[in-house]
Parts: sequence; structure tokens; C-alpha cells
Amino acid sequence: MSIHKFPQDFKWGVATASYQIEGAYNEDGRGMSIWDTFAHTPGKVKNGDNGNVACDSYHRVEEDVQLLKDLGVKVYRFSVSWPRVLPSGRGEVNQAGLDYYHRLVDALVANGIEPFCTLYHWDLPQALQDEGGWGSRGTIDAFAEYAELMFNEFKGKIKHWITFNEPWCMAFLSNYLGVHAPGNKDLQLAIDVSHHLLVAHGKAVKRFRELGIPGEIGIAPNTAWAVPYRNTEEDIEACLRIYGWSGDWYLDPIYFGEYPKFMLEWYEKLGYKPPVVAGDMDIIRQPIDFIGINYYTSSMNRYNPGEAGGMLSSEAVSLGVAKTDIGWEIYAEGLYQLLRYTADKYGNPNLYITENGACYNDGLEQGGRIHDQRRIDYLAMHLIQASRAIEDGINLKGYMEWSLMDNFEWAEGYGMRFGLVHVDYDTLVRTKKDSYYWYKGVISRNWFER
Ligand SMILES: OC[C@H]1NNC[C@@H](O)[C@@H]1O
Repeated sequence: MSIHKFPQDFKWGVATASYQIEGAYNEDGRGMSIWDTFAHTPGKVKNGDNGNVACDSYHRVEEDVQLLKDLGVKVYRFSVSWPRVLPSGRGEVNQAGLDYYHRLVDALVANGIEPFCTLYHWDLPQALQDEGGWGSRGTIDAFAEYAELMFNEFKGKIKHWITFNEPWCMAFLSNYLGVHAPGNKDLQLAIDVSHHLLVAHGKAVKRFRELGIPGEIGIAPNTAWAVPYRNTEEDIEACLRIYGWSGDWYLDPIYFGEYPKFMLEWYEKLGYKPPVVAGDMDIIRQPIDFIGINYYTSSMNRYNPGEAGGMLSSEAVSLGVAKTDIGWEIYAEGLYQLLRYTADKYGNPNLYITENGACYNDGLEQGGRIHDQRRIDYLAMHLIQASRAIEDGINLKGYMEWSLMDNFEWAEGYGMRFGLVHVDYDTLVRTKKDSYYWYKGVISRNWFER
């Protein structure tokens, strides 16, 4: 057994997202989002699940903040539902929507928990989608207007801001693979969406600086990690394209003012390229204060130009390791390697692990306890790698576990559970799992033995 320690000011937290937990989808003036439309479309989400009620967190601020307080977290990462505060995406403000987030933020601050706010975690106002959504340049300025509203409204209360959660999901999972809302299958559109969201990110950061908002701002890509099947140039490049797709494609424009050459050339070979307009790359290149790393799993990849390799000619070969209940391979070493790669490539910036967690569908047992030992093991394995990264000189400043509670897992619906707290979706009763108590101990000690 060995002891794994963390710095004194390490920001321990948990994460959630608006559409996944809030519910109240048509209450108090909230406008429709693309996820309401998508989830209400038969066949898009397993079991026909949707976020109409979710965890009903909209009506349970005090209860959920008490869960956070009992857990002992330093920060709480949540996201804002854009259509709850701007029902049409721009223009008229819904005060009741802003009031909800004031209730949440005030309760967090009153309990000594720092709000960590994600401006966009996928619930685009449907009204903007009707005008082309992220495929249209018009959405860029709509996002900048929304961001400015939130900056001014919560100036001094919220000091940690994330513009976008997982831009790869916003662009490719949603517009090339068609798995998430709005469900398109168009590679050029996905590349357009990537570019427009990057410009929107840059404009929001620029306004954040111009307005003199106190605090820090960053972005949270879901950078995947891949291990080469053979130690050959072809297989290594096949891996570079995997994390180039979800990480470098977004971080290079922000840090270097240009798209990664190897990915640009790959897309151009296929006949695609980003719709860059003069001045865009300078806007995107606004300095940011941190990168959020969302990490769950890795893959082992090899070059394969055939169907198994897909658009990137990069075929995933099983790592042969245990999988979580959602089928993702458990590879904690990948977290360290990803942190190392990110630190080395982008000048050792401040990093937060803004999401890491595991799907295990353990249910309530006799006596009302939930013995999710597999989740404890997963978290311990990954926290060892986080501690290792810090000892290796990487500026990892915090860890936000995904997720505080079971919630709406997008196209998987409610069947996949990531929470430290179990949610009974019939009664909405919250039950702390064994992993909640384990994580509470880690936070309070700031170290753990394994
Ligand atoms: O799949 C688990 C999580 N991954 N990152 C984005 C979150 O919204 C998901 O629930």
C-alpha cells in the first residue's frame, strides 16, 4: 500500500450539467433546447427518456447543496441552461431563470463552496438551432451576448468559468456521428461547428477580459488518449489522430492560433477544411487561464484505412482490460499520459480534471446502502495517476468527479448511472453510495492510501 497526497490548495469537487439534472423543462419561462427536441423525438434516446424532470434539481437547490456540503467539496461544477436565461437564445432575458442560478450560487457561496460555471454543456436554445445552430456564424455573436449577460450578472460571485464542455461532442458526436442533438451526419458541418464554437469561445474570453471580470476562464475538451498497437509510425500517427480529433483540434487554435497541421492535412485529403474568415484565428487565440480535462477511458489503436478504421483510418483494438457498465475500457495510465502530453504541448498550463468518473449501475441493497466498490476502485486508480502527474511537475489544480448524482446520460437515458449519489427516478429520493463516503474521506484528508 502507498500514500497518495495532494497539494494543500487542491480544488476537490464534483460536476453536473443543466439538462442532465435540472428538469423543469417548461417552467418559469425556460425556452426549448435542442436536447428537448432531440429527446422528444422517438428513437433518439434509449427507453424514450428525456430531461423533462431529470433529477428535479431546479426545485431542490437546498437539498443538493446540502449533499455538496456534506461531501466537503471545495468547488461545484455546474452548467447554465442557456434557454432558461435567454429563452430565444438572445434578446429578452428570463429573470426567473437568472433567479434560479442566483439561488444556486448564493447557496454554494454561503456554504463555502466555489461555483465553477460551464456556460455551455450542449443545451443550445432551439430558436438558434432553427437559424442554423452552431453551423451558422450567427450563433457566434448570440453566444457572446449570452456569455456577457452571465459575466455581468454573476461578476464577483462566480470566479471560475468554462466556455464549452467537450467541443468534440458538440461538433463531431452531434453533427458527424449523429448520436447527440441535433443528430446530423455531415463531416463538413461538424468542421464548421468546431470552427464557429472556437470563434465564439474567443469572443467570450475577449469580453471576459474587456469587462474586467475577476476570476479565471478556460475550456474543457474531452481529450481521448490512445496507445499504439504496434510501435510503428503508422500506428503512432493513427493514435495522434484520435486525440488530435478531440483535443489538439481545439487547443492548437487557442494556444497557437492555427489548426494542427496533421489534422488539417488529413481533412483536406478527404476534401474538407474549416470555414476560416479573416481575423477568426486571432479572435480564437485569446489567452485562457486553464484547460479542463474530461477523461474517462483510452483505446489502443492501429492504422487501418478500411471501414474498421473509419474516417481517421484508426482502428480501436481492445486493450483487454475491465470495462465499466457503459462499456468503456478502464485505463488509468491514460489519464497520466494525457496530462503529460497536454502539459508538454501547451506550456504546462494550469489544468483541472473537470470530469472523471465511472458508470456502474449498482442498485439499492438491503438496508438502503449501495455498495459501488467498483466505482471506488476506478476513482482510486485515477486519483493515483492525478497525484503522480502533480509529483511529475504538471500544474494540476483540481479534480471534479463526474458526477454528484445519477442523471440523464444523453442518448443512454437514465439506464447508465455515474453518480456518487443514487437517484430513484420514480421518487427522486437521493441515496449516498459507498463511493460518496469514500470520496468524502479523500477530500477531508487530502490524501488516501491504496
Ligand atoms: O458520459 C459521461 C459524461 N461525459 N462527459 C459529458 C457528460 O455530460 C457525460 O454525462
